[in-house]
This record gives sequence, structure tokens and C-alpha cells, in this order.
Amino acid sequence: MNILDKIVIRKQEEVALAKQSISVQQLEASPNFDRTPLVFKDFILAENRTGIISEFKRRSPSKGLINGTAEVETVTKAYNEAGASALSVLTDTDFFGGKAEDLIAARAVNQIPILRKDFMIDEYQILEAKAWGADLILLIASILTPQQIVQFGKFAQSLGLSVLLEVHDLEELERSICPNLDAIGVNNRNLGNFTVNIQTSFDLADKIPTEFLKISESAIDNPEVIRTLKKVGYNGFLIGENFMKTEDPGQAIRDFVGKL
Ligand SMILES: O=P(O)(O)OC[C@@H](O)[C@@H](O)c1c[nH]c2ccccc12
Repeated sequence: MNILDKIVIRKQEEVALAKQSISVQQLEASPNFDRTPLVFKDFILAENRTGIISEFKRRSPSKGLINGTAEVETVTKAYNEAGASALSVLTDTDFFGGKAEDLIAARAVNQIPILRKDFMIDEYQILEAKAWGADLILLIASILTPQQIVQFGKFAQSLGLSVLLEVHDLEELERSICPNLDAIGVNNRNLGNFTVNIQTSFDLADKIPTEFLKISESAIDNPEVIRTLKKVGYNGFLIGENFMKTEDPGQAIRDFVGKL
């Protein structure tokens, strides 16, 4: 069994438990549930922003501990002030060391879109995302059927949330693409075995229909890569480790953006 299978099995248990402790009615009564989500596309394409989706990630199954001291408010505010177009906040606890409270805390101090970074397998999690103050959800093609992608995409958009579909190869892209998506993210990391290759983004660039935003995800560690990805049509760049692995992720993004 690969790591992704393990994550999904654990996620199924986690969602079942969450449903027992917090009802849909309670989620709908959360203070953030009725806020109007920010529009991801507007911030990704904004002239005064960088297209960077900057991620708050404490640990990962591939790297173990990445940063054990960073504070979510401080780091996400620094990302925002440095010109990030959006924030990505891991809410998976067991494998990535995140939690709902991280997203809620980031929401309270930032006015740019926030992606709930998690493994979505149930509509209930989309309601949680909305209740916590997210603007955008991730759907990972390799763990969902095409029917689930349509269903979850529609449901998220009906709540005003934007939808980012993550793919890793052409087969996933072709079977998963549907109208209920806002952006397609090409993950340069294979979630099954953790190998990374930026070439994945270049290979798929012209296979993504023009009506979707194009996002390149993972293993982006220098500004030159962003320049070349822009040339082949990418609008957004999801960066985690490169900033989080430093003692001061805020300083790391400022230095990076200074060289863009
Ligand atoms: O830290 P990196 O290599 O810059 O990668 C960020 C992000 O793309 C990665 O965390 C990620 C991409 N897809 C995911 C799905 C689940 C969890 C995490 C991820």
C-alpha cells in the first residue's frame, strides 16, 4: 500500500468521527460560514500580486519535520505582505501536522484567498472548509472518481468556493476535467512515491484548456523556474517547503520575490 492509500483510509475514519462530533447544522452556524469567499482567479491574475500560492506546512510524509516553530499568523501575514496571491494552509493533522485552527487563524488576519489543503473525499469536508473561512478547495484527481470530481466541484461552487483540481499526468487530466473547476494544478511531486520533477508542469502545460487557470505545484525553489513556467502559460505557483524549511519563512519569500 502506498502512502496515498494510507492517507485516504485514515481520512475516511477521520471524517466519520468529525461527522459524529460536529453536525452540518453546527458547521452552517459557524461565524465564517456566511462570509462571501474571495475570488481566487482575481487574486491570481492581479497585477500587483505575484501568482505565488504560499503554503503553511509544518511537516510532510516525504520530508518529516519541516518547521516546528513557525507561527501561522506571523508567517501567513508575511506571505501576504510579500505579494502572495493566495495562501495554502494544510489542515491534515496526522501526516502534515496541520489543523482547522491554523486555517481559522490565517483567515482572521488575511484578506487574500485561502486554500484548504487537505485530502477531500466527502462533501462534509467542503462544508468544514467554508465554516473555517477558506475560499478555495483542492480536489486530488488520483483519489477521486470523475463523478466525485463533478459532484464536489459543483457543491463547492454552489457555496461560492473556488475549485483547484490537482493532476499529476495526462491520463488523470483527461479523465477528470469538467466544467465545475476554476483551476488545474499540476503537481510536480508524485504523491505515490514522492519523486519530484518540474518537467511534469512543462509536459502538461499545453494540455490544459485555456478556460482554466494553470497552476504549477511543488518543488519550486527558485525565481528562474517561475519565469520559465510563466512563458508556457502558468498563472500560479504553489510553494511550501522552499519557504517553510527556513527559520524565517517571511524573509525567505521576501528574498524570493525580490528576485522575480
Ligand atoms: O513544499 P513544496 O514542494 O513547495 O510543495 C507544496 C505543495 O505543492 C505540496 O505541499 C502539495 C501538493 N499537493 C498536495 C496535496 C496534499 C498535500 C500537500 C500537497
